[in-house]
Amino acid sequence: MATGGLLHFTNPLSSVVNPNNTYKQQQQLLHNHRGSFCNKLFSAQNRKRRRRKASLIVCKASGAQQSRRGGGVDADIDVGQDRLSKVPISNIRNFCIIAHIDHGKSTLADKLLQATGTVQKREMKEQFLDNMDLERERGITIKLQAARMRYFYEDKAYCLNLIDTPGHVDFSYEVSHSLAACEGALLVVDASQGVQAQTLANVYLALENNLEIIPVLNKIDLPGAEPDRIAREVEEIIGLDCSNAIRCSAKEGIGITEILNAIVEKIPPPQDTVENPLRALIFDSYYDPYRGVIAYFRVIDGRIKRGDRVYFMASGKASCFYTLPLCYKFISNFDCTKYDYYADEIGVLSPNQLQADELFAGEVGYLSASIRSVADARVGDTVTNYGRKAEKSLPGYEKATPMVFCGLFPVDADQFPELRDALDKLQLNDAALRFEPESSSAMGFGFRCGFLGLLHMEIVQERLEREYNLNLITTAPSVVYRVNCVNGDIVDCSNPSVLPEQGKRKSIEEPIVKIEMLTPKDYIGSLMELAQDRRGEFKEMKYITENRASLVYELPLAEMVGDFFDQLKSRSKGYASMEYSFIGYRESDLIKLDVQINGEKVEPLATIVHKDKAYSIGRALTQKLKELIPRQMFKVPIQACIGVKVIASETLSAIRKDVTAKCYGGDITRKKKLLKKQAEGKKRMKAVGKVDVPQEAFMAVLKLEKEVL
Ligand SMILES: Nc1nc2c(ncn2[C@@H]2O[C@H](COP(=O)(O)OP(=O)(O)OP(=O)(O)O)[C@@H](O)[C@H]2O)c(=O)[nH]1
Repeated sequence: MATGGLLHFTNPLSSVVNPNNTYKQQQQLLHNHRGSFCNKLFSAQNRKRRRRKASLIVCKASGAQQSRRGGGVDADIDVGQDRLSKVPISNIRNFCIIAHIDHGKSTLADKLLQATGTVQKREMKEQFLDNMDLERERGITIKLQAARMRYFYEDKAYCLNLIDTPGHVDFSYEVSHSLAACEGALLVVDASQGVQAQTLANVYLALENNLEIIPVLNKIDLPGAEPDRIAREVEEIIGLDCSNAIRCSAKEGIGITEILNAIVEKIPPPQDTVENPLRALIFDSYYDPYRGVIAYFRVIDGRIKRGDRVYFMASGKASCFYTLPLCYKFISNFDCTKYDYYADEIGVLSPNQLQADELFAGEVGYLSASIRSVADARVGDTVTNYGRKAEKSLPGYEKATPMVFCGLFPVDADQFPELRDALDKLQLNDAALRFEPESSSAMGFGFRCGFLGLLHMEIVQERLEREYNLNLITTAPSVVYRVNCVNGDIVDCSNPSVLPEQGKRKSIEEPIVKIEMLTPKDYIGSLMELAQDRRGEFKEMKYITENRASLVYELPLAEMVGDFFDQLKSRSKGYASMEYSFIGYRESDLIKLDVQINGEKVEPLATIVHKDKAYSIGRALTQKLKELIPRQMFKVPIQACIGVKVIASETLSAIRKDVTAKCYGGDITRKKKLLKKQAEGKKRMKAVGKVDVPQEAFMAVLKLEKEVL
């Protein structure tokens, strides 16, 4: 275009500078052409300026977003995009890595990124895809992560979309999300540990999703590695052909090329449905304070272009902030379902976000559409084109059911709105999190939150504190009890403090889980003892190999919340693993145990316990609280009660703590400093009447298990 414009513009000029013209003729010609000459010069300059400005905006936008995601890809973005978008659908492979916790998924993902040159050596760090501080500190994957890689196989370029998944049982819903976006899975098994509970659970999930499974035996560099035996074990237990299982060491970089080749050879390419109406499955999303909701999706059918008008089928919602005046939103009875979003930005994850103009069926990418309401773009939703809607949405995901509930209260009551906002945003990134407002006289306003397990609960609390700068008090976790009332009502109760009174309830049912423990035969005895102590009902025991057994028990979920997992690990020296699933409710002899501090009932400390254990738990709880609550300037009785009957009691003796006592005279700033230090120490406490109760006291009931049993 630019060249065309210039040619047009040089023709008249060449006639002006014709050497055969006299000076006067040239002046006249110049004068005649000045108008058009200047206009053309001006418009050409303008065009150039506009182009420069536009490319500057694109660079700025991509630069900003890369720095936010911690990336460093620069000028070759467009070149890279061009190359990638030219890959035919038959050369695309979508796969995820599944394994038991710590079998080496993230380490393998790192090596794949490195081997394909997706991440340069200087940018490489351990657990590259785990970009949350929390994931790095704990060495676990919490969120699934996606990355697009380019790989040359037999002189052809392939586009490999990798999704790394978490291994812990609490985050298995993340695994199910990734599986639906893939055609294949790398099943990583530690060659020294063999098949574990989550290996089995994840394989079943992958088979349900009809994925091609490639077995990979990792950690062959370890002295205790027995890849041949483990290959036989995988064949026996899972029934997967392991004759060609890849032996690898993600740490040492052995077997990485074989894995990449196997991905290309064995995993089928996505189906070519580019001509169908757009259907893209959202498998993850998060809230960006600058750009609104960012959704990660896999295009199942059709294509999506930047600027397309898109429609979220499940939310049945869309909005056009650009084309309709904002005031429309506030007109009563306005039909929100007419709204739609514009895809301002689409792109691929490489693993940083890289803008693209168009994505086709089979590709994995992200979408930003200035979506402000987190409820409008939920994980599991289907994105379609507003102008050419798909008839049916994709199956989506089963809703995750929270198993464990606890109260989250801001230490500073003013932070309540911030906490609500933070939970809202976090829920977008964490589909299993549930919350509803709760208030109590001791704690003020807060939220009752539901989690999939204790690790999930800990992670959410830490993320709220770190990412949203909140200071929180967490109450002891509880499960959801089902209370059959005398008047025939059935009440679901996740908060012991609101359990209907003794006279009003007929019976209490508690959730039961079926738990399967895989253990070397040496630890069968101690694990059976553990399950029996926790009111477990023995169901089945079978040897899955010569040395390993599977133990199946049915046990109350409440007994598993707490240190069951830690006990399982310590009693089996870390060799046993477990997997559980909810099977239903069962009536049980349960009562509510209240705690009184200084004569005042502390609702958040109330728990529901089995009648047989009430006395021992009451005694241990009061002793624990005595250790945890700092001494006050007066005597503090701590009592455990059933109804009005006190079953255990301890007394905290008085102390007069004058931190400035040692300061005789001297500078006032010194005294102030001491008082300030003391005040800081009190921050994490909640005043119950006159007594300050520290955070640890609310979790005391969790720490009792060993002493009570
Ligand atoms: N010796 C040896 N260690 C390995 C190998 N691969 C991984 N590891 C180590 O195993 C530990 C766990 O590795 P990760 O990659 O974090 O495991 P993961 O499966 O991603 O863990 P989660 O995401 O928490 O489920 C780390 O300490 C790794 O350094 C290997 O091939 N050889």
